[in-house]
Amino acid sequence: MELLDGKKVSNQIKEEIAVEVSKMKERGEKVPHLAAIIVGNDGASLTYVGSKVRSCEKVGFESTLVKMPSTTSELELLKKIEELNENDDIDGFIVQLPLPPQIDTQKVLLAVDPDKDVDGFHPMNFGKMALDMSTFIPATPFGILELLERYNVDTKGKHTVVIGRSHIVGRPMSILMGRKGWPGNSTVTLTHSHTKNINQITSQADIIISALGVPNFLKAEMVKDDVVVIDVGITRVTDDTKEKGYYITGDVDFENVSKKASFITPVPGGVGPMTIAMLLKNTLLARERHRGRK
Ligand SMILES: Nc1nc2c(c(=O)[nH]1)N[C@@H](CN(C=O)c1ccc(C(=O)N[C@@H](CCC(=O)O)C(=O)O)cc1)CN2
Repeated sequence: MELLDGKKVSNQIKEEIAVEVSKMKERGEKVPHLAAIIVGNDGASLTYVGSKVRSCEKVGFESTLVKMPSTTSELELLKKIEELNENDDIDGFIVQLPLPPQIDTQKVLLAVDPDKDVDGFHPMNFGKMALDMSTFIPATPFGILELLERYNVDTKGKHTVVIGRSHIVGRPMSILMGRKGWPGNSTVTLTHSHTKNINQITSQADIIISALGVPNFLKAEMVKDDVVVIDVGITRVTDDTKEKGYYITGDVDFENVSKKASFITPVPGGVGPMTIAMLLKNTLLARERHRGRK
C-alpha cells in the first residue's frame, strides 16, 4: 500500500508556485491577489479561510479576507461580490461555503465574475469543464487529479466509483474521471443516497472516491484487493480528550481498508491540503490570464 500524501504534495505545489511568483517579481510584474469572503462564524470555515490566507502569504500572493456577520442579507453579499468583480487589483476570489440559510447559494455563485471564479463553481466554468475547455477546475477535484498524476496512478479503462453527488466534489469528479486523457479515461459510476446495493458496486471498483461525510462508511468488506481509495469526507468528531476538543475522520475505515488498497489518502493530510494548493494554482492561472490588463 502506498499513501497518497496530500500534505507533502501540496507543499511541493506551493513551493513551485512560490518560484513562479519570484519570477513575476523579478520581471516587475504584479503578483496574484486572492480574496475570500466568509459569512458567519462557523469554526471549520474560519479554519479553512485562515489557511487560505496563510498559504497566500507563504507563496508570495496578496490576499484580502472579507469577514461578514452571520446576519448578512443576500443583497449585502451580492453587493460585496459586485465590488470584488469590479476591483481590477483582485485576480480571483471565493465565497466560502456553506452560507447561512437566508442566502441563496446558487444566486451567489452566479454573481461571481466567471473570469475571477477561482473556485470553478460558476455554471459557465462548470460547463467549460464538462466540455473539456480550458477553465478553473474546482479545487478539490483538481487536487485529486493532481495526486493521481503525481503518484502515477493508472486510471485508463478502470472502473471509478464516486460516492456522493455534491456540486463541489462528487459531480465534477464523475465528469473529470470520464474525460479523455489522463487522469481520466475511466468508466464512472456516480452513486448517491438513493443508490441500491452500494456494496456490490464498490466491490467492483478499481478506484473509489468517497465524498459523503459519513465517518467509517467505506469498510474493508466493500472493496476489492488493490483498490485505489480517495477519501474526501472530512468530519469533525467532538472529543473532549483532544487538545482542540475534536478529532478529524474521513469516510473510510482507514485501518482495515488500507490493508487491501494499492493507494489510499489519509484523513487528515490527504485531499484537504490539496484543495488549498489547487486554489492557489487557479489564482496563479487567473493572474496569468489577466496579465494584459495590468
Ligand atoms: N468556496 C469554497 N467552499 C468550500 C470548499 C471550497 O473548495 N470552496 N471546500 C470545502 C472546505 N475547504 C476549502 O474551502 C477545505 C476543507 C478541508 C481542508 C483541509 O485542509 N482539511 C484538513 C483538516 C483540517 C481541519 O478540518 O481542521 C485535512 O484534511 O487534512 C482544506 C480546505 C467546503 N467549502
